[in-house]
Amino acid sequence: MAQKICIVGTGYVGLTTGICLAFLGHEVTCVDVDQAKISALHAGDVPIYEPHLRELMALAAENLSFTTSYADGVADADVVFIAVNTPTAADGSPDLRYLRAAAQSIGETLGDRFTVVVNKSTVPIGSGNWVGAIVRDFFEATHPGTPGNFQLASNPEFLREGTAIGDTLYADRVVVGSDDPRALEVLSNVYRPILDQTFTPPAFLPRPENFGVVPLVSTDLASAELIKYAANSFLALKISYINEIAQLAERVGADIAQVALGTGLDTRIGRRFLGAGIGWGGSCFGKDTAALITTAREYKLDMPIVAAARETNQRQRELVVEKLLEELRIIKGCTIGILGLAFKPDTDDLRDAPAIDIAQRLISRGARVRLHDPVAMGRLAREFPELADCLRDEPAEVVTGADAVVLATEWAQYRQLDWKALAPLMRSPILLDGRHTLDRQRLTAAGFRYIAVAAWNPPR
Ligand SMILES: NC(=O)C1=CN([C@@H]2O[C@H](COP(=O)(O)OP(=O)(O)OC[C@H]3O[C@@H](n4cnc5c(N)ncnc54)[C@H](O)[C@@H]3O)[C@@H](O)[C@H]2O)C=CC1
Ligand SMILES: O=C(O)[C@H]1O[C@H](OP(=O)(O)OP(=O)(O)OC[C@H]2O[C@@H](n3ccc(=O)[nH]c3=O)[C@H](O)[C@@H]2O)[C@H](O)[C@@H](O)[C@@H]1O
Repeated sequence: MAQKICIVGTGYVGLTTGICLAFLGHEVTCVDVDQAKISALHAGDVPIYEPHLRELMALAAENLSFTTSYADGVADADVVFIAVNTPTAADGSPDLRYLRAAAQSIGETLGDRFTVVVNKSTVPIGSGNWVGAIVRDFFEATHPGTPGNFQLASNPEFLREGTAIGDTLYADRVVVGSDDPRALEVLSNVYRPILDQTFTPPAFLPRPENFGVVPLVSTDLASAELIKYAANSFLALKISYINEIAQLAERVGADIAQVALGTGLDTRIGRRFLGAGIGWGGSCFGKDTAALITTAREYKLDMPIVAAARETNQRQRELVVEKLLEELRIIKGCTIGILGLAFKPDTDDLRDAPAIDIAQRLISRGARVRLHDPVAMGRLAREFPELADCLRDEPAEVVTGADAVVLATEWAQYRQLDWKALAPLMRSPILLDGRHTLDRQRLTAAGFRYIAVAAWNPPR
């Protein structure tokens, strides 16, 4: 049954969720404090780069509205999802100021019908109760004498940027947590079309073959909150583990791609997230592993495995500099190109992108750096103005006259480049593949000295 839904925060998670739920037939109002974003959405523009989101928004248009007014979205909603950003504060703990502000505004604008207020943002364990208390305080302050008619729930999000719609419509699972059975019932109804796969898939994103129903994990508030951190930290440590093995593979002359394949085909281990290279970036793995460690510390617990995964990830970035030093001897004065800036392909997100970190490390050593990305360059110029002069419109401009090129993000378009034509343009044709994504033989035949991070590299 269609429900009235309000989404607070229209970023990667809020916008994708809002559009998908509207596509499934719910009546969705998206609220954001950023007037520019709301104006863009009114004009039919999607303010982030996410494949197919604009097309799905057009399909869902009659069920979707966008506003900066909480009253318009919250007052008669059955469900209010909070999807605001929860970045890391200086001490490693999550910065909850946006969450607090959202909870206050929801409390002030809730109506009298039963509403489930849902944390979709990744929030520290215990935040559900904290948000509930804020909503209640502000509801009571603005509605004296009226008892609040709402319940709190947690509904952690597992989508990945770049594949956000598929991850939502064809999810591995849906997790909902609440200490109130009625709230759990409402949420399971919201997700019913996904759980039972009763919707007609959009033409541009067919249902994967043999895709069955989606399991629902219905649990208490604290368990749902911990599931999110446990999942992200496990994925992060899986990547760090293969990167650690890759270091050993390099020393013993083993091929890490084969090692990952032979290991991952064991279904208990699984092949995914065993891609060795310069390590993870993005807004969540770093933030969520830090938050897990901080929360555990509050309970006098150490998380040595998670802490080690973070250290390994930092080391992978420094390895790029070490590899270039091995090749070039002196980096100062060299020109180094970086292809790929977003933290992964198919997104324009630059949060904790390894490429930016690597560019800054190289610049601090005196290198001249040139940068290219298929979609994230406008964003880089806005968010890192100090690097704007390094941007080049075409990969060929990055490569021309360079002493080395680093492939930092495995965009498909880089695999399709005419590398044979690019090699002669370089001062020295060294290509450092940070993602193990190009074919060594093809690149060598094209005239490159092809090296990879943490992989066996032939001696010079
Ligand atoms: N980006 C991702 O792939 C995933 C993110 N998450 C979690 O979801 C949450 C949101 O992440 P993103 O969507 O990436 O963030 P984002 O930064 O892309 O979007 C957050 C949005 O919230 C808005 N906002 C901030 N304060 C507000 C307020 N008081 N009222 C209304 N709107 C407000 C901002 O203007 C922005 O549009 C975070 O907790 C994140 O950890 C979870 C899974 C995946
Ligand atoms: O909480 C979140 O924000 C999300 O974080 C990740 O999603 P995302 O960060 O969008 O992207 P991933 O595909 O997980 O990639 C993260 C980073 O790990 C790197 N990675 C990934 C896989 C791999 O094998 N090796 C590897 O280095 C990617 O290049 C990227 O920098 C999780 O995969 C999502 O389930 C989760 O919802």
